[in-house]
Amino acid sequence: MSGRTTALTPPPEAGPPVRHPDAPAPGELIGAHYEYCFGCGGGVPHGLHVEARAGEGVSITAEFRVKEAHQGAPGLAHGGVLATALDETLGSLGWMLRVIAVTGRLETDYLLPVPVDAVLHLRAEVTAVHGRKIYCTATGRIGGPEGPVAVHAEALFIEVKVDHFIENGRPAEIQATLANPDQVKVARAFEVNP
Ligand SMILES: CCCCCCCCCC(=O)SCCNC(=O)CCNC(=O)[C@H](O)C(C)(C)COP(=O)(O)OP(=O)(O)OC[C@H]1O[C@@H](n2cnc3c(N)ncnc32)[C@H](O)[C@@H]1OP(=O)(O)O
Repeated sequence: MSGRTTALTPPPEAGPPVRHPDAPAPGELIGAHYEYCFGCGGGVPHGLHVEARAGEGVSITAEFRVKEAHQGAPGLAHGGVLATALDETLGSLGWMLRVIAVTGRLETDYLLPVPVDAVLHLRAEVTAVHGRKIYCTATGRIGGPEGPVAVHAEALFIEVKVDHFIENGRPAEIQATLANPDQVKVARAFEVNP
């Protein structure tokens, strides 16, 4: 790499990520954050159904099996679907910091084609935090957790409050979600990040 500076390069004053004391234990399965999330929700038949687990430090591991509905070229995963799998895994890092964050920027390198039926073994980690900005990377490997890297991403997530979703989401889905006290309780708890 050339050492070029982009929006994905943490500034010198950025700090190291700190695993929240209430983060899920390494290996613990992290359930879907929303049933109708295209990345992780069980209520989306053609969704990715990414299954994420807490990792060591401020990291996440996840698996995604490529299905027929995810093709771009014949028999191969669509690049946008692979970016979604990376994005979803990166989004789960909020559990380790106990903050809610959304993707601001996602830069993806495609290194190997990923066939239908392959399992993408994903790993994401936070590299630095600066204010609301969370710098992170993710890789997706095929053939096993130690297999060759097929996709790689550098990303910048931006911390937001629950109000981000309440103010911007479609009213029908927002009202249905707010009617679920468990969902609201979890989301609000993330806003307090001692
Ligand atoms: C309940 C849990 C939900 C979890 C969902 C996870 C799902 C998986 C992840 C996703 O797919 S999230 C969906 C895709 N992303 C979005 O829809 C985000 C759309 N963008 C926005 O809503 C706003 O642009 C955003 C909240 C990201 C930022 O707007 P703000 O007004 O809050 O922030 P602001 O513009 O003041 O920027 C704050 C800082 O971030 C920087 N920044 C913001 N957007 C950036 C960007 N795109 N690239 C680089 N830097 C960015 C900005 O320069 C600034 O840096 P400084 O503090 O140093 O000045």
